[in-house]
Amino acid sequence: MTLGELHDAARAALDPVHYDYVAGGAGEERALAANGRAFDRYALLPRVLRGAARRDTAVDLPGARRAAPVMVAPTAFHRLLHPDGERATARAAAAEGAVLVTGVAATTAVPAVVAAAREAAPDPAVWFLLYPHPRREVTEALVRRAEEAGCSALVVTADSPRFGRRTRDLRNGFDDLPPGCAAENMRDLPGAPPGALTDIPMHPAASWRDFAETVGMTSLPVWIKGVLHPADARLAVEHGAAGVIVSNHGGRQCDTAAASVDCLPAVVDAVAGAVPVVLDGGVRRGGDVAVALALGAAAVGVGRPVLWGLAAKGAAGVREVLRTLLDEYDHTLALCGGRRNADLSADMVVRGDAAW
Ligand SMILES: Cc1cc2nc3c(=O)[nH]c(=O)nc-3n(C[C@H](O)[C@H](O)[C@H](O)COP(=O)(O)O)c2cc1C
Ligand SMILES: O=C(O)C(=O)c1ccccc1
Repeated sequence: MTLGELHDAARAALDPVHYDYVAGGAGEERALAANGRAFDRYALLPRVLRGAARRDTAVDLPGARRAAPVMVAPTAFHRLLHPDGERATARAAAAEGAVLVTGVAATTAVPAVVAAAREAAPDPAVWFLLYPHPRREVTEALVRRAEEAGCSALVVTADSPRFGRRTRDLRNGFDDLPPGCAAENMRDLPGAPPGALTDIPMHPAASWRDFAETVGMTSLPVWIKGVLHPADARLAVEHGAAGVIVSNHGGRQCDTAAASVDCLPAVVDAVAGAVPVVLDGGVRRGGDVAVALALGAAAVGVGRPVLWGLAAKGAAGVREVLRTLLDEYDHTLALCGGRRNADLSADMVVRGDAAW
């Protein structure tokens, strides 16, 4: 199935309220729409007569060796979408060599997620996402849970001092998770028991000091997610980030935020090679992966397409999504005369009006 067909199958399979939770964004869904439109405005200038019969598209990142250039972005509540939940996503990602970012909003505890990934590959990369928490001891407990489970990196989401205003969820009155579906990694920690959308506490006063404190708690690499401004990318490097994820959270936080791919070149310039940069938001085809890598991303993350694959067909659907994007990307790289990702460069990308 194409990604579009998997999306249709997921829509048909899901409770419309849960479909809206995944599909929707904040406010008028401007930032969500901007992500897709932005990719529609970029086009490639392929280089000719310089290709190779075989291409190597693997990437080395802090927390992942020889990974696929497409990773599974952190998304909440996989058991809302399929009974196999995060175990299915983990098996599929590991089988495709893709990093899986699990975390505080997972409906499967992190040891079981890592175990599922290890069923599919000997040395899978599972990263753990957390939000800055108002209580240091909760952050510390989450960091230990991730370390003990065998995660190879942490990701701190920095774009959510408050939960976004999700218009569809407010209209649908979607707040409580169904029975059997809870934020398992938050169990037995101080605060509300897990079970509702908003049970993952956000920290409106979180600062760079808090970020640096988390970096100091662990020897794992710590990525920062949700950076759009180049000045913040520089601050992230100064405060010990191992990598920067350029993201507007799939249009689910600040609805007037710019499209993430439009922010990528300035962030790449700002970090000046000090740490790798990953892009997420609106990646829907192999050509989008190629544009992001040409503009300086080391890899991309995908959110919703993975969830559509999961809802439609469980682990097999997630594999199909990742395989499709990776095959399309490899094909595009071949057509651009590339043998490795670094053969794509910013001079091979043009941006115009939506005329392509
Ligand atoms: C249903 C859903 C849940 C998400 N949950 C989280 C989360 O808990 N933490 C986080 O940092 N990002 C979360 N995201 C954002 C994704 O990590 C990613 O930034 C975004 O989905 C990328 O855009 P895309 O869906 O267009 O690929 C979520 C996205 C979706 C669609
Ligand atoms: O839905 C989201 O985008 C999200 O980031 C989130 C955060 C915490 C709990 C659930 C979802």
